[in-house]
Amino acid sequence: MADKKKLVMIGNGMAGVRALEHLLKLAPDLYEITIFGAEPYPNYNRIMLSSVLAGGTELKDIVINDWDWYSENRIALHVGHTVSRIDTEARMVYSDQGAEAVYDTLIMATGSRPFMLPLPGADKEGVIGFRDIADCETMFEASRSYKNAVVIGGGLLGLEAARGLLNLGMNVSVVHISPNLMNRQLDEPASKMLQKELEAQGMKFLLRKQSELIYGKKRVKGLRFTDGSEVEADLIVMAVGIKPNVSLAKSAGLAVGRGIVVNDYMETNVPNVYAVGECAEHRGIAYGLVAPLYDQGAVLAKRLAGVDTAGYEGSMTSTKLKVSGVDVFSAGQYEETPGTRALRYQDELEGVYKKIVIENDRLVGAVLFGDTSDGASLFSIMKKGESIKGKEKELLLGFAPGGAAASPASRLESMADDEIVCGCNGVSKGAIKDAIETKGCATVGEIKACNKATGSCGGCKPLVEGLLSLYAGERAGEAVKEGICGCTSLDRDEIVAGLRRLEPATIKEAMLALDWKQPEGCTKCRPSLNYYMGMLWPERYKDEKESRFTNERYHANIQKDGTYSVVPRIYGGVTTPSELKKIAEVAEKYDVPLVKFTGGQRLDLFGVKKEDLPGMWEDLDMPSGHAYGKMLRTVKTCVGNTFCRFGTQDAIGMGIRLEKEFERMNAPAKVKFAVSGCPRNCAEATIKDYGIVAIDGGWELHVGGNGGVHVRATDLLCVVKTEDEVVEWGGAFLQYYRENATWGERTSVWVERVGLDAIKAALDDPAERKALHGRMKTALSYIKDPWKEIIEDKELRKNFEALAVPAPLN
Ligand SMILES: Cc1cc2nc3c(=O)[nH]c(=O)nc-3n(C[C@H](O)[C@H](O)[C@H](O)COP(=O)(O)OP(=O)(O)OC[C@H]3O[C@@H](n4cnc5c(N)ncnc54)[C@H](O)[C@@H]3O)c2cc1C
Ligand SMILES: NC(=O)c1ccc[n+]([C@@H]2O[C@H](COP(=O)([O-])OP(=O)(O)OC[C@H]3O[C@@H](n4cnc5c(N)ncnc54)[C@H](O)[C@@H]3O)[C@@H](O)[C@H]2O)c1
Ligand code: SF4
Ligand code: FES
Repeated sequence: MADKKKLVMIGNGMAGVRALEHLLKLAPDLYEITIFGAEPYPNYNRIMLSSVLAGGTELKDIVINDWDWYSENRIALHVGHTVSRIDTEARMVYSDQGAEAVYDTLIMATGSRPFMLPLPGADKEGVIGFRDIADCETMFEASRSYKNAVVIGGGLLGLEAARGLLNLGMNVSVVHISPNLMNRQLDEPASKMLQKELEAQGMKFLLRKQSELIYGKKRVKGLRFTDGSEVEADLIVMAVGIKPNVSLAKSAGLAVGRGIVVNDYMETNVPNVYAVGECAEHRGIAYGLVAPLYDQGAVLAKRLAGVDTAGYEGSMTSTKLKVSGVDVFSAGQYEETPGTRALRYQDELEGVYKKIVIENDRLVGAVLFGDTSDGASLFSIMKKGESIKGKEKELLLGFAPGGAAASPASRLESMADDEIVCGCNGVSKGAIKDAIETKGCATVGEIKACNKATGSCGGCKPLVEGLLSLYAGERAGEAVKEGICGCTSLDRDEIVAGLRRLEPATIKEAMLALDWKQPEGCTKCRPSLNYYMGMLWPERYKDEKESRFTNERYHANIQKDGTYSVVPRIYGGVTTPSELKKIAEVAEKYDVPLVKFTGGQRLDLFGVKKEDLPGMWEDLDMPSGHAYGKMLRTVKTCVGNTFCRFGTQDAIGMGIRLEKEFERMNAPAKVKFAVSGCPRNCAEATIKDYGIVAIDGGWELHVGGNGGVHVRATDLLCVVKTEDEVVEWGGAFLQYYRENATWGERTSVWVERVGLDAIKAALDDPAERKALHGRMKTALSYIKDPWKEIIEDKELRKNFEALAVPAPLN
């Protein structure tokens, strides 16, 4: 440990962390690694932000390396820390949060930021770029309160943002400076076809428009153009290109052009300082796509591991538009210039357009619209730079619908092994074939776990699925079926059925019995198995703490600065003066910097050190509020008929009873309840997992609501008369959910998936309902309050002495 070299990386983004992944494979013990990342998250897939915005993916699903990965690789991670100074003489870096680190080797991996047009009014509320999770969250929030969105820039990013905003229900206008959308990737015919398609989807375009100023008071109201016209806007997203983050490098004396200038080994002009990713400028180019950045990372890793390598020589790039529902591909030179010739194919009926550009008998560019299945092959031919003399038409038409090589299977079969299938990750057809035939991969997920193909933009998934069908042989039928993760081809129901049949005692045994491909499992399957086994055998299964996420292991929510937040349970949101005094005293004793009311009517004590947690819980002498786990969180109540003149029932009493009944309940995902004392519904019960609304002479029971990113109103399950029935139906509904939902699936998603009718049918029979509620009671009887357990157990308390590891993204 003592003689390890100190490697510091500034930037926790896609390019830098990919380089470290390579390095850790080549030389796992050579460096003691420290990473500073300005964003408060682990390394995530920025590319997928477009899918998150469009609603196809959850934020938690785009994490590439979760917090456990950093601790498993003994990487010291400072998230939420922006490095503000580098002293290259003393080899020190300093963060804005007061952290510092000494280095032998420094990697600059600071990426880019959006270029913001310096328009008057650009500092108004509601004017943003589209680069990170925070921008996504701003867009989600804006879509809840406002209607009109304007995206400036009709390039890849602008169109992907516009599609997402349309999906969020906003009116979307795209302002573009040129007459043609994606003018840096498409020629005019393709661009016009794209425009027509997106207009049909509801997008409006303002082309040839030069923005002049943004007006409005505090918040943006609209955008004015130099021709005097205007467009109304409650939200403006600027997507007019990116600027590498170089100011830190510049102030440290590194040579900087558009990016940080590097040679073929990613070395800057300062010894032992390297740059990789969008912040780097190599042979005059700063790239803005991951494929070249990953190539750079591979070279850098070899250099740092002391492995012989050829230098990085620059990359040819190709792009695909995502999430728009339109297939668009572009590579290389997309317009003819003197000395080039072009071949075109256009089918307006099918909406297909193809063009290849040829120079000196070599393919130098391609544009595909409507059918991009030949993109990988054409790009591969372009990269090889071989002569295509005599094969030009075959290249264009042979792959066209109805052409000679039109069958997808024969096309895939005829692909050379060294052709790249996954451009983002540089994975060839041969590597995928090898993963299927030699390593036994049978699903897309397994291939991703094996060589990362499909792991970035996902654009190559159809090709990978095609290769699976072609080479998985007897397994072909099940080949395209996705397992719950890359470690298994089994889905949720098959796993639960297998567990019931084989009855393994531990997760390890379960993986062995169910033929897991990766013996250690991953951060998706381990917690799933832990949940399913706990659900099946509450009386004998021993919960495996190491298979839970950090928050659930420490029974508190980790914050971006590494401290924790503590939420004691306050039943039904009702407290007493003495309880409040106690909380205040504890907050003072432990120097809690922030005490906040939560949205669920409780008090949250922020900024608590990990080592203070057990002491604090002891002093509070209150049960855990489970604000951190896949468990029952809060039961929000209105004042009900106790004080409110509209109240028809005792909402507070009902809420407290439910909370006492179901607290500590483990579930596939977090669960929230609310009880309103009349249909005015002040407790917002109709956006909860289990929402109860009092009516004259009874209660309406609502299920499957959600107030988060994907807001969903509840479905009415039934109407009952008594409090006992509210408890029994609730217990039965939740137990049915526990027994049937996939781990990680909220009730809102589950109810939609299985349908309310199926749930009603399962709960309708009184005997079955009682049995379900009975199984719930049995499960609850085995779970203790976790804070109490830790306070009373010296061994468990010891876990709180170690260094804190931050929590996963959720
Ligand atoms: C919405 C969207 C969709 C995209 N889609 C695609 C696509 O489909 N295909 C494709 O190839 N590319 C796509 N890209 C581009 C791709 O995401 C980037 O090329 C890639 O993320 C760049 O990686 P990087 O590591 O260089 O930079 P980043 O991923 O930006 O990482 C840099 C990190 O460094 C941090 N940082 C900066 N300065 C400091 C400092 N001083 N101290 C500490 N931390 C610092 C930043 O906060 C950031 O987290 C897309 C980008 C966006 C925004
Ligand atoms: N699918 C993908 O591969 C994908 C998706 C999103 C982002 N990205 C990458 O992210 C980066 C940023 O994307 P981007 O689209 O912002 O950059 P870009 O440079 O590709 O496109 C910007 C567009 O904005 C237009 N523009 C410039 N000034 C303007 C103005 N004043 N008014 C209106 N339009 C103006 C330009 O003509 C250009 O078409 C790029 O590196 C891109 O490759 C890639
Ligand atoms: S929901 Fe009805 S009972 Fe409850 S506070 Fe509102 S008005 Fe009063
Ligand atoms: S091409 Fe982007 S993940 Fe494969």
